[in-house]
Amino acid sequence: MHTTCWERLLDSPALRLAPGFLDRLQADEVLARLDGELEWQRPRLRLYGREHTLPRRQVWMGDAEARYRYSGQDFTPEPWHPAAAWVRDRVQACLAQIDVPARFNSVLLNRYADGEERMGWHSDDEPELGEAPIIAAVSLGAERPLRMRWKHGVGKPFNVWLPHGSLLLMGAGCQAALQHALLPRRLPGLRISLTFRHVVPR
Ligand SMILES: O=C(O)CCC(=O)C(=O)O
Ligand SMILES: [Fe+2]
Repeated sequence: MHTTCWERLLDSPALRLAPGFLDRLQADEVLARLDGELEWQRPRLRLYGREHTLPRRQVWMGDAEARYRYSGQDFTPEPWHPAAAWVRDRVQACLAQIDVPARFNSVLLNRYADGEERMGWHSDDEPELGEAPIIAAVSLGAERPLRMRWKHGVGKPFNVWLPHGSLLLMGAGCQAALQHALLPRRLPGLRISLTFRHVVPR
């Protein structure tokens, strides 16, 4: 079986990057299918009493019971697209090889048309995700940095550059210790990310 190479970015909490998770052809094909075949949404959100338009597009997908609250709104997942389900199975098999027995029942797909589109600072620590969630993020298209900063203490912020076809593992404890953001940058090109999660059914 194909063995994936991992870079250890942090040991505690575990933050790992597999730059060559998908090869070029696989990554190109999944990017094209997800871009062309999903109904990308740009929801309006109320934050601090003001209406905002999401500065990216997204699709929430998963098993029917994986309902989720995000930024004050309830989302019922779309059924699995075959390309997303294929990536999910690959991610789970790849994590099993490094003894991370994750099962993901949902994925948030984010579509950034160019470097202006973004995601602000947050941790994926909603109660629906349980105590110490494991999040696996697959990146397709334009390579951009995920900015990370520590919530406590004096550790410096840092960038994790996410190449086309890469897999980032944010292991148990990452969401409690760190926030992350995809900040705007003068970089051209479409990028799609898939952040796999396990939602504890209500
Ligand atoms: O696009 C990315 O790589 C970040 C996405 C993210 O943080 C999320 O979906 O929670
Ligand atoms: Fe996130």
